[in-house]
Amino acid sequence: MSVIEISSGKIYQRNSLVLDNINFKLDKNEFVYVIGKTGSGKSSFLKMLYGELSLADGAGHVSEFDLRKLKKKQIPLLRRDIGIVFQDFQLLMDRSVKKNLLFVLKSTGWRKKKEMEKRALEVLGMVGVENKADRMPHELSGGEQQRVAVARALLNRPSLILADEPTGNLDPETSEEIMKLLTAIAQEGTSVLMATHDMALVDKFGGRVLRVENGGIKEISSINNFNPFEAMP
Ligand SMILES: Nc1ncnc2c1ncn2[C@@H]1O[C@H](COP(=O)(O)OP(=O)(O)OP(=O)(O)O)[C@@H](O)[C@H]1O
Repeated sequence: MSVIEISSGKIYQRNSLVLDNINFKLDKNEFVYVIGKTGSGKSSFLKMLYGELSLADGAGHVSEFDLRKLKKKQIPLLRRDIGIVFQDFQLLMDRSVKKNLLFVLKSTGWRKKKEMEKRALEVLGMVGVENKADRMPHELSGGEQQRVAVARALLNRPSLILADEPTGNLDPETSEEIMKLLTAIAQEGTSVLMATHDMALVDKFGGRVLRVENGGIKEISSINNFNPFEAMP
């Protein structure tokens, strides 16, 4: 089964139609960019996929969740199966990196201290910042904070990562590091959908590209000139 499949979907913001006739499919291991001008509806598309906006027509699923039948009480379960990464990292600044991760584990139902600790260090290791576990977020660079945010997204072994402008606050070199990390994650089985303004990154890394414009979503290319095995952190 595909990780995401939407057919003839519509998305509204309040009463206005933002996106119409959405048809999109994402399989395991795929990495897809969502590009488009400011206000075109990229964030609205991602929000629909994590249950913040409804899929107003047609049919669609994310993982095993039917987006047309999604009940409020299922949203936390859907979000456990999706890792979300934002432009501004959104770490809790009043506690250490490890405590940020333990907080998420606790609020998603983990109870055993030793297992929580082990998983927190494991995901930090996956993104190459295990040595920062006891630091406060403000002691980390932007790139390191975004790595922690990616680690947080990976905690519950999601089938999908939704990244909304994850490199928007990073310099070009650090942006590339985060891209390599996300591409490697996709290669290991977690699909990635990434909204971005940064066409230089899209050109450099290649892959499927969806363009949001004129109230619709169109697939514009499928390039693959990037070897993720050279990109492991
Ligand atoms: N909470 C809201 N209430 C009403 N309209 C909204 C709301 N959020 C966004 N919109 C409108 O929906 C449309 C799509 O916005 P969206 O944030 O999805 O665009 P975007 O492509 O992600 O833009 P950006 O690149 O600036 O983040 C815009 O016309 C916007 O004004």
